[in-house]
Amino acid sequence: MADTLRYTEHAYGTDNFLQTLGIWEFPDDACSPVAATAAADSTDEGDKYWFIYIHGGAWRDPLCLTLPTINRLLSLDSPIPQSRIAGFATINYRLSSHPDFPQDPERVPAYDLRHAHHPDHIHDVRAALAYLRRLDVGVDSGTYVLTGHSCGAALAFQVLMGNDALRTTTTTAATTSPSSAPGRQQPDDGVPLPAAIVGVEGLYDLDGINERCGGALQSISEGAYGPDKALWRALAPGLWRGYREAFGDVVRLAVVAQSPDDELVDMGECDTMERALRESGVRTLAFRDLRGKHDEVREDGRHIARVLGKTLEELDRLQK
Ligand SMILES: N[C@@H](CC(=O)c1ccccc1NC=O)C(=O)O
Repeated sequence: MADTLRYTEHAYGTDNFLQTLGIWEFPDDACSPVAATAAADSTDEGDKYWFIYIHGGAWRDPLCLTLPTINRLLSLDSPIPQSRIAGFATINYRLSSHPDFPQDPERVPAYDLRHAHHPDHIHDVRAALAYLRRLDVGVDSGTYVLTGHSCGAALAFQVLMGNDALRTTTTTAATTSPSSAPGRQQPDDGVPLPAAIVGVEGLYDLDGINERCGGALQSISEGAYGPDKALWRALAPGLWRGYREAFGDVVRLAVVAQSPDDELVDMGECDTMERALRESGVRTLAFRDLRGKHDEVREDGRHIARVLGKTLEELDRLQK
């Protein structure tokens, strides 16, 4: 499974221990069992894609890293032939503080602290994607599928939002980041855009879900974005409508997937995001038939693997 691939870990930043990413590549060695299976599969035609994952955990949970989906995609009954997989990468990013894992900022060095605030999380995701491109392993615009779980799904769609997701206030124009050229939606930071983007159990409108859930997401949202609800809304991928322009000629498909059994994120989030995508006029798939609770979906991985299989099928259909 994943341990049959060549795994390397990379620091894409130097400010914090969480600015790392992991890469799983297929070994070149033709004698290895994985390489042999990939060769046997090579009659399956079509482009290879990288599968890049952004974990969830409410921007703060240090225990939400995951492997199960990778193992599902490498298993014999995988919905995706190995010949279509270029590799896998997972992105870590600076986390906000968590009440269950307190740290004393007086005593813990900044490098080891989890005390990030927006825009640190999305900044790190962008830095990681730009780093992956520079590594020259084949991650480039249109060569990968970007998947996120929970707040990772929000971060994935925020990559498409470009400068609008980097803003820290609602009082200034969105395109004020130093690296942005006037009028450009994407900052000039070398971030490759995905061929498809897949949000699983995503948090797409914090104000909306927080209202529906009687304030249950108040402290999580404030921990990540601060107290200004106007800013929560400005950063919400589910309230944005610029996906058509953001897709350009590169991004071809957006997918949202949700389990009705999720006890933390309701179906309303999936509805909100699907509406944003459809009203923006981009090709959209929605799956509301995942099974399992919020964390079970990622711990099991089978439904995420299935949705990724459907994503690839749709990409293939669009290419014909
Ligand atoms: N285990 C998390 C909770 C969590 O991840 C979460 C809770 C409600 C809605 C979404 C969540 N995760 C999204 O990334 C925590 O307590 O920080």
